[in-house]
Amino acid sequence: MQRATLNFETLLEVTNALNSQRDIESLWRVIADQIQKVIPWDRAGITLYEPSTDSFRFYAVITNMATPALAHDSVIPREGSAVGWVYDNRRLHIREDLQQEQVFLEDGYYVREGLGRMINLPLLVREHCLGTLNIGSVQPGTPDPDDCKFLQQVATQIAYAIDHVQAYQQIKQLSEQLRRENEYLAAEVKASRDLRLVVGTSPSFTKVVDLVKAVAPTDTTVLLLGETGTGKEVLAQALHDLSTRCDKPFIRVNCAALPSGLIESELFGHERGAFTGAQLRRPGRFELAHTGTLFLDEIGEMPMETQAKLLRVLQDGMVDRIGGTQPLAVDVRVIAATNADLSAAIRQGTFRADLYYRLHIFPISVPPLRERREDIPLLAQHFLAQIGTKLKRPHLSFDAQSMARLLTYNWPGNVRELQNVIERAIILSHSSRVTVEEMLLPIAKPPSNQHAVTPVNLGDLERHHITEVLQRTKWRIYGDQGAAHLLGLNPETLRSRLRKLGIRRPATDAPGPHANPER
Ligand SMILES: Nc1ncnc2c1ncn2[C@@H]1O[C@H](COP(=O)(O)OP(=O)(O)OP(=O)(O)O)[C@@H](O)[C@H]1O
Repeated sequence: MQRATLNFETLLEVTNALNSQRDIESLWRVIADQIQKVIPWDRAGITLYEPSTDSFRFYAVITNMATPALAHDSVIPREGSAVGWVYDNRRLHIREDLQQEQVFLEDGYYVREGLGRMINLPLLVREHCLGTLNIGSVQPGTPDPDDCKFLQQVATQIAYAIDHVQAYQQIKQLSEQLRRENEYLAAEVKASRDLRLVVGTSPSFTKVVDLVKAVAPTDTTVLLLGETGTGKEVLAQALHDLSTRCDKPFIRVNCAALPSGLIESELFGHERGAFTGAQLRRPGRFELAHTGTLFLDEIGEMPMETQAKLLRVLQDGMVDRIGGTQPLAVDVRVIAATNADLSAAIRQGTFRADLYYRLHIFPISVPPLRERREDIPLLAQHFLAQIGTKLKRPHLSFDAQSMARLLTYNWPGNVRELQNVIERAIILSHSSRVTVEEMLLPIAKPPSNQHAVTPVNLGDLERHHITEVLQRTKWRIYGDQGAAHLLGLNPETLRSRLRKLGIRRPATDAPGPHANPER
């Protein structure tokens, strides 16, 4: 067969093989055998350039040599290597007699393998070099220029096939990543849609809102401190909504809800193959929050090792994916929250002092509900309307005793507990008048001295207390079992107080056996 015909036919075989659906690595034996027909080799391989490490990975290697030095998955830097030279110059390079002269990093290995000649060709796709095709033989000497042309054509076919595989893998990976990001964001939007309203007009809560408004437009890290359920997350969301990042993602991480083995990959992401089960590259929440805000809830629960990594991100804005080689720059505003005493955690050695000072730039303390009782009526009305809408029970209202009950309860679970109590009360009330029964406040106690009451005003407190006592006596005022006696008041004084405070027995309060109205 004529040489030109052989070259042409072989090239066709190679192209056909590459057009099959399989990956190049598994086809490499077929392709290398075809090349052998034109230009005999003792070592045939492909290297691919990896920009993140500026090096080449030996991707497919077949060698007849007894002691192969550079095998599959070996890595060689661009600087100083022959493959690096080919990559930089975008043209082929031939070493005709390796035993005589060793110029590049690989040459020493090849000589040890026993090779005499090496031809390296660039894998070019539209001027972009993906790596190299490497054909070595024991026999030294100048190759036929036609064979070199043939090899260059084979290299081009291989380059396009690799390019297609890489593009396909990238699209698959990107669409998977987008799907995950979408899922996550959709869930977050759904969860936060109802959190946008911040309710409260008490002086202590107004101070908090003022601080939020002041710090929101800056990029300053904010630390929200306060008991559980006081509204730290609502305020974090408001901070984001009031910031210049408002149309960018608000990503939330609950450090207490994630198992310690998972938290780092959740925060910083991981590369494919970084650990068992990491089949795909996955972005961390820092990456998802890029240009937006990351809310680190329950920061006090973060494991110490993760704290060290978080500190690095806060210090230089660089994230290290697990298994990654190149740090990624991220632009993220951090808001952290905790109900723990971080100073005590530092003393106990469970929280890093340096991280504490990084986070403690702009602390905001959210007061517990028992210290801002003035907000209870507003919050209660807000939840009544909100939950009523959710449960398809519009136009609800509280009866008088219910609000009084809500005002004096101690609210260990704060706003969240108030919300839950109201939801239960709505479910249990069968009319539009909602009654908050005593039993819905299971550990209701009058506020202890330790948590001093900040009443709405004295009148409200008095009204509430008198109403409570009247309910207990079934609205009886006179006698040993009457409200006046229990309150230590003259019955007439009590009657005039009732008029002054506008206290009337509600119509729904059915008279009991002793219920001679007010007697
Ligand atoms: N000022 C507020 N206005 C309206 N709703 C509020 C307010 N404060 C709290 N809530 C509601 O109370 C519930 C608890 O609030 P949130 O989750 O923000 O508290 P938290 O302090 O972050 O709690 P934790 O410390 O347990 O994470 C939420 O459903 C929230 O919508």
